[in-house]
Amino acid sequence: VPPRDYPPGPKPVPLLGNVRDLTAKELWLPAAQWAKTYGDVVYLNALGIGLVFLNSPDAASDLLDKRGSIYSDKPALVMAGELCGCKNMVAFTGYGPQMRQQRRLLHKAFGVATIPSYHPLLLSETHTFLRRLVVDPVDYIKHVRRYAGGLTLSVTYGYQPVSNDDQFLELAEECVHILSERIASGGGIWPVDVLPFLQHMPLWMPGAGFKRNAIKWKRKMEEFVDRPYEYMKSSMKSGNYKPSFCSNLLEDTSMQQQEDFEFHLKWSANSMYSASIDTTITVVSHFLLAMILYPETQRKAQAELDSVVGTDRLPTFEDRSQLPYVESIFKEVLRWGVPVPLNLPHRLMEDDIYNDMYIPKGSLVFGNIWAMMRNETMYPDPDTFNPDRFMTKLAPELERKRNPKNYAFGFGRRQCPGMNLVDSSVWLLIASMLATLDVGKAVDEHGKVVEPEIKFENPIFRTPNPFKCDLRPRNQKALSLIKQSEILSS
Ligand code: HEM
Repeated sequence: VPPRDYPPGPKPVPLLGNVRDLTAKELWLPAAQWAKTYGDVVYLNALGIGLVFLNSPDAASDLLDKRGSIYSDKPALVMAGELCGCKNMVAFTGYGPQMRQQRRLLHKAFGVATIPSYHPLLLSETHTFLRRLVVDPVDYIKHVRRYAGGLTLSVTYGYQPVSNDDQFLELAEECVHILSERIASGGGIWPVDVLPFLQHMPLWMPGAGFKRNAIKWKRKMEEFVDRPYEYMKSSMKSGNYKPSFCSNLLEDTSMQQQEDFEFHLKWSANSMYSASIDTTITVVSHFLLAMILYPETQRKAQAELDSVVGTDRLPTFEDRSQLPYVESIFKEVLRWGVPVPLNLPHRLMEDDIYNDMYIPKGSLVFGNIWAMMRNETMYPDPDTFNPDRFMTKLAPELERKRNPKNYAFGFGRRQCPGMNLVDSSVWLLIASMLATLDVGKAVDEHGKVVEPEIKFENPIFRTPNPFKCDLRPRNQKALSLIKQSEILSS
């Protein structure tokens, strides 16, 4: 076999490789530039670890989908996985029986067929969210967080938070923060991941701060896994409980036979929580931003809702098929916002050859969703938020290829197990907000319009920092619909 070259990419320097190329806060921006310069597959290395960026839907599908049996592993991270105890969370588990069992449980809960059973809950959580929002619209992120957290606690454990400072919401909040801002900051790679012997440093040694932190964080993570689960079990014992992901599976006797069933159940349940908060906040923030910056799309969607749903009731799932413009807004929010721009890395388990290029075993492979969603041929004028781009009917194959929902949730055997739920929950949230609220730029105390300040600081999610906006009921009638929804959902 003739020797193959690595895929092209920016020139590395000795020893460090491309470490300096990888320090950008919004790494997807330089990664999109590399895609333009070097093509569909780009290769870099950081301290000897290969990093592969797949920049087109075809490359991502050829490798992450079609060769899923070798492209679905996760890096074994010493810090996040071992020391902080996250190795049993679904997003961190290596490719093997544990991952398959946990994903099977998640699929049972969130497969397409089960989603309608969540519709009543989605309606009542969405209406509750609207009621909180109209009372206190300034701190809207707080309400989105409470909505996403409350929905997940409800679906997973049958637990209904009692207030914004609810014990489980607060615990979850703290843990999600530790996970995304501390443990996974910098891509989740710590010196101890590159030099594993560091884990044997004694705790008292200078430089062992990471170990002392890890002990603290691990304790919190375990509390986060155990406490809501114990709550759910004791309420099942008392007979007074709401059916949930956990209770349904615990009552399913065929499940009990599986090895370590409760262990996997507990960790899969927890994985949903960590995975749903930042992502939901990101998507809703991009929706609000788009509505502020493109008011004409908002008016157009409101006109569609008024003519299909009318103004005497709130939208429901039965209306969905008749609301193509709202649907296009949802797609465009996922495309324009790109909530997880570089996907989560998959680890390649064997040496591989693709289009005559050599990709070494152990490489971390990134689906470059950002580059795909900003592709000028597929989406002309890609930086502009333009739902109309999805309004023309295309042949089914092209339709599927252009649909951002097929990319925003990742690829292959690791694709987001929550995507069917999100497809319903976020759609309803968007439709309900459009039907009842006007979203606009904030106005300061001198009557001056405040332009939203848009900054991205999270290395994994493209979450805009909270920006000011003006959220208010469209009119008196919309306000009374929101208020009356309490009676309907109770
Ligand atoms: C709100 C929008 C959401 C977006 C945009 C999103 C996106 C993603 C992406 C891009 C991945 C990585 C897929 C890959 O590695 O190829 C992922 C993984 C995951 N998501 Fe989501 N997600 C969302 C919400 C949710 C929700 C609500 C849940 C749970 C109910 C969830 C559960 C998970 C889990 C458990 C994983 C890890 C899967 C694995 O590694 O096998 N996500 N998500």
